[in-house]
Amino acid sequence: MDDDDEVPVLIEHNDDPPQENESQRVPLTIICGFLGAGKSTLLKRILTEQHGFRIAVIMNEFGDTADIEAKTINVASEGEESEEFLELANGCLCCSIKDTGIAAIEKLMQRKGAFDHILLETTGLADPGPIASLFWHNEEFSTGLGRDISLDGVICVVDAVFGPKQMEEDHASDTIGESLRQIAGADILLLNKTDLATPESVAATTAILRGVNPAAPIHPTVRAQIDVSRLLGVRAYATPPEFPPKHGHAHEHGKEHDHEHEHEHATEPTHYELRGISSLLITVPVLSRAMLDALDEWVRTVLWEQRLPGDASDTQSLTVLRCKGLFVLDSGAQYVLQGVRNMYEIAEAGDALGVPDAGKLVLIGTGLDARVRESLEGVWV
Ligand SMILES: Nc1nc2c(ncn2[C@@H]2O[C@H](COP(=O)(O)OP(=O)(O)OP(=O)(O)O)[C@@H](O)[C@H]2O)c(=O)[nH]1
Repeated sequence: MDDDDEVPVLIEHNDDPPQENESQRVPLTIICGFLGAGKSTLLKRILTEQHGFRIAVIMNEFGDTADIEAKTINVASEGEESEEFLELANGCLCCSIKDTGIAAIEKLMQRKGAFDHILLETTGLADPGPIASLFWHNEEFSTGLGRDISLDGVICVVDAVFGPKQMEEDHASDTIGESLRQIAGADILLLNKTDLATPESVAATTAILRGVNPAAPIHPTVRAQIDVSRLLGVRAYATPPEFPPKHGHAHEHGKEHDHEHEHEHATEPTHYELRGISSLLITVPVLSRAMLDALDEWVRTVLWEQRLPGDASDTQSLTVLRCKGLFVLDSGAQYVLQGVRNMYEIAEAGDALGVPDAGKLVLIGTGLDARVRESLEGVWV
């Protein structure tokens, strides 16, 4: 697969408030994660606990492990077709699929009204980027699934014990490994199995995750125990991103501790590079309308042409997998940037979040070095 060959999709600026049908769309959350990190454990929780949400859970690539998973989750009975939907006691729906998931989602949508949220599990080593961009503003789907579904967010479950090693092994390849792509493409990171790792190692892994993806909150968990409302309904592609994100703290003895107010500003890196993947976190001053337009052009050139504006020679290794930003204009208006691969949009924020005195921009991809920062800062100096 070569995403670089994809034809960029133009997204018109939309300064209008969300359309009526936007709120009628069913939110979809993609869940990905490292092998054995605890995705099934999380799904089992969601399918069995009383949380008050009516969630349709679609398990991808159920085939090989159908029996084991079915027993674990205790939802599929003898002779159940793999594409049947099962209604569970807690109000959730469960569905398993073997293929890409689109057919199952179409089938699921025939039951629209029976659920409020869709959770789509991807295989252990799947890169969430392509599927996320499929559900995010895809023109082809505007008359199909895209009309009924909106992307709520991407959750990545990371193994606190083997995660660092899995990321290390990605080092072997020249390109970015799948585990780092998953972290890069996530809107929420669950650092699971923290009971099996030392506090020092949890802190070290957290620092790596924060470096690779400075925009995603990180929730340490034991057996994927977390309040479902932290994971669903986050509207990661529709609301202004929070900088720094609100991180959670580990759960102890089954109790939930809420210390989300404890941001760790001091340790927030502004540039990070790990085995081919890099991130930039940039403070953006209050902008004039002309500067915002120039910033838009800068983002377009980088995302679509993979080069810095004014630098025709630069073709090597500049890619953006994910970007998020919040910009403040001198008029007081706030604009939100959201981007997945070469798709992006800059739209006026529906509900301004307080009055931030500056904006922020996070870029995650490859080749994001000091030159990129300098070029970007040139937009507003
Ligand atoms: N000690 C401990 N074990 C856990 C935790 N979370 C999951 N496990 C166990 O780890 C094993 C793997 O968990 P799964 O939920 O199956 O992981 P997965 O990500 O679905 O695995 P794959 O689908 O194979 O990639 C299971 O035996 C779980 O019971 C945790 O926080 N602590």
